[in-house]
Amino acid sequence: MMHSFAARAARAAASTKTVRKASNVAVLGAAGGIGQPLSLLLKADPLVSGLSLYDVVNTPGVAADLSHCNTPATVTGVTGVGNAEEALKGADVVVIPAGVPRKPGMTRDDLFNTNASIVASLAEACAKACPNACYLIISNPVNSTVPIFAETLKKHGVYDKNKLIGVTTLDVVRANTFVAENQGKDVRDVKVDVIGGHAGTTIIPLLSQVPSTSFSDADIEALTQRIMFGGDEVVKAKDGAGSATLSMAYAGAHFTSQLLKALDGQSGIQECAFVESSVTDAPYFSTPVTLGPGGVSEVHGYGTLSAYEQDVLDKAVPDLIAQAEKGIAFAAK
Ligand SMILES: NC(=O)C1=CN([C@@H]2O[C@H](COP(=O)(O)OP(=O)(O)OC[C@H]3O[C@@H](n4cnc5c(N)ncnc54)[C@H](O)[C@@H]3O)[C@@H](O)[C@H]2O)C=CC1
Ligand SMILES: O=C([O-])CC(=O)C(=O)O
Repeated sequence: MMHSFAARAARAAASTKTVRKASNVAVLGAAGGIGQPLSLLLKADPLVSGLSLYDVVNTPGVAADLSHCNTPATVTGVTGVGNAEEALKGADVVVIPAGVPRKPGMTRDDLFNTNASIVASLAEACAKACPNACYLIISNPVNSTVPIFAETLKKHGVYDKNKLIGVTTLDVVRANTFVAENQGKDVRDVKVDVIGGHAGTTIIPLLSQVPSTSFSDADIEALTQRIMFGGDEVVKAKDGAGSATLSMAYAGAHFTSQLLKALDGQSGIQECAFVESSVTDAPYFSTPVTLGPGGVSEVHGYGTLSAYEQDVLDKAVPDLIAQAEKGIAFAAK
């Protein structure tokens, strides 16, 4: 039996003790390695009233399974190639981990040929079914898939730069973890800003700005390299079985939850995110952004950099420009 997002949301809102703005979240790629644990975490989020799952395979089983969790969010599942629009109607936020992951020896850019068309087709469906939603892009290569998504929305006349976000939260999650280990701190007290993009040397942790820390030059070099190539560490350990899924689900659920709080009216919520930006010459760039009722409400700069960070940034910007241009050229075809 089909239920509209609105009817389900009203039921869920009525059944919660504190009435809040109903938020419908759709996950595209919901049956995948990231999609399943991400959907589980979203099912447990009190700000999610409707959870709509879409994948080209296996969605009914994931939806049935999750729907038994006794949390207020109602769950529906849609499966099959070309059926995304059905899952997207009424969505306020769409989280997108659809696409193939890396195997050892591959760069994220090696995923471009497969994932570019998946992302373009999903952007097309979003433009038609939920043109006012916020879109959170996880599919790699993020440095190119975000521009592809933007260009596709532009073709349909529904692009809003404040509502399209590349999720780089996993870089922050890793940076917090590795810095806490290095400094012998409680990880809950560590907050590292990571700017740039989401691929290798475009990932730039701002270690010089982390309060109450002291790093040797060797520490800075080693930590920066580990944060830049944290994804490769997981790809290698999984040995052909894919890339980070659980930590990405954790990071994606954290970012989605922060966005939902901002959409619900909470102020002062800031996260690093890969968005349209004029902070550097790159058209899309990750810096801290403030989230508000309309998505991104302010894109912040990156403050004062160390000479080391400035050097890394100077090298990353041309790569970010090229990777964005590659996405834009693909979408123009
Ligand atoms: N932004 C980030 O920090 C991170 C991004 N990723 C990326 O996330 C993506 C997904 O990774 P995994 O979940 O591990 O892969 P996976 O292969 O386990 O799952 C991907 C899912 O997408 C589905 N899918 C494929 N085409 C689709 C379409 N047209 N519509 C809807 N669903 C479709 C597949 O059926 C599959 O269930 C990869 O591109 C990976 O590189 C992974 C980790 C971190
Ligand atoms: O490394 C990969 O391919 C997946 C990813 O983006 C990450 O783990 O940061």
